[in-house]
Amino acid sequence: MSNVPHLNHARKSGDEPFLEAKNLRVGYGGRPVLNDFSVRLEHNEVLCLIGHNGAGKSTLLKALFGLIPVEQGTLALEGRLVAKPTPKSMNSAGIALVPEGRGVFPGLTVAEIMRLGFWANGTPKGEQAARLDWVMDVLPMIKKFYQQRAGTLSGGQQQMVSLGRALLSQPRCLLLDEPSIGLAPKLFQDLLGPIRALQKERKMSILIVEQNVKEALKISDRVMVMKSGELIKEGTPDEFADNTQLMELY
Ligand SMILES: Nc1ncnc2c1ncn2[C@@H]1O[C@H](COP(=O)(O)OP(=O)(O)OP(=O)(O)O)[C@@H](O)[C@H]1O
Repeated sequence: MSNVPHLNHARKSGDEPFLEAKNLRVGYGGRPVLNDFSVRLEHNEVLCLIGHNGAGKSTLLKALFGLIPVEQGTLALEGRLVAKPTPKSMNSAGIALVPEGRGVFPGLTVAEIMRLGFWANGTPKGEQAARLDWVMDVLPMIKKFYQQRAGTLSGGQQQMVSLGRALLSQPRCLLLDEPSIGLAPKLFQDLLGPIRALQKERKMSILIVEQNVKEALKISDRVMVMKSGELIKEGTPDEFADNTQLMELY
């Protein structure tokens, strides 16, 4: 396991990562949460980010998706610099964020939430039916409660809807913020299964922030640990399988 922030993967030269952030400075009201923070997400990789509450994990995901401004540093997608990331530009580039807390509107039916999703990501009308069919193939359980209001659904069902909405843009990269929150362990496993299957099939890149480390590690290729805005450890899931190792970090 490495204590330094960069794990040097054996990569072919010219083989750019899907996403690379270098020396990021990001914060709120002039106070940095991340300072000189660098991270790389490879093609066809699930990277799990763990760490204490308040370590800056959600802040990182939001910055990578353009929801909060990057004050310093660079962000590149497949080797190309992104001058000013915005949610719209990042979504067009193939990235989707599934925020913490699901973010579904309780008064809307699942069908309405999906229509809103199409509107938000600008999917042409002619493509919408095929995309919806595809999402239903990936997450078939959604069909069962498609006409129900989101507020009447269980936590796990709402999480499915949130993921389904993110998939409407057929992203190449998912940023998942604590998908296990409020879910029983079995429901979380039910959610992770389709995510990993989809990732493998489409060779997607996934950055998952998760407190349920045990389950998240099962679907991860690489693990990073954050503390107070800094990367303190990096390794493979096997290297973190030992619980005592994790306890030392927390
Ligand atoms: N909108 C905001 N305005 C001001 N400060 C914020 C805001 N959002 C987060 N912070 C602060 O930034 C720091 C990092 O928060 P962040 O949510 O990124 O941590 P986290 O690692 O995702 O934690 P958790 O596991 O609790 O979600 C915390 O000190 C938090 O209080």
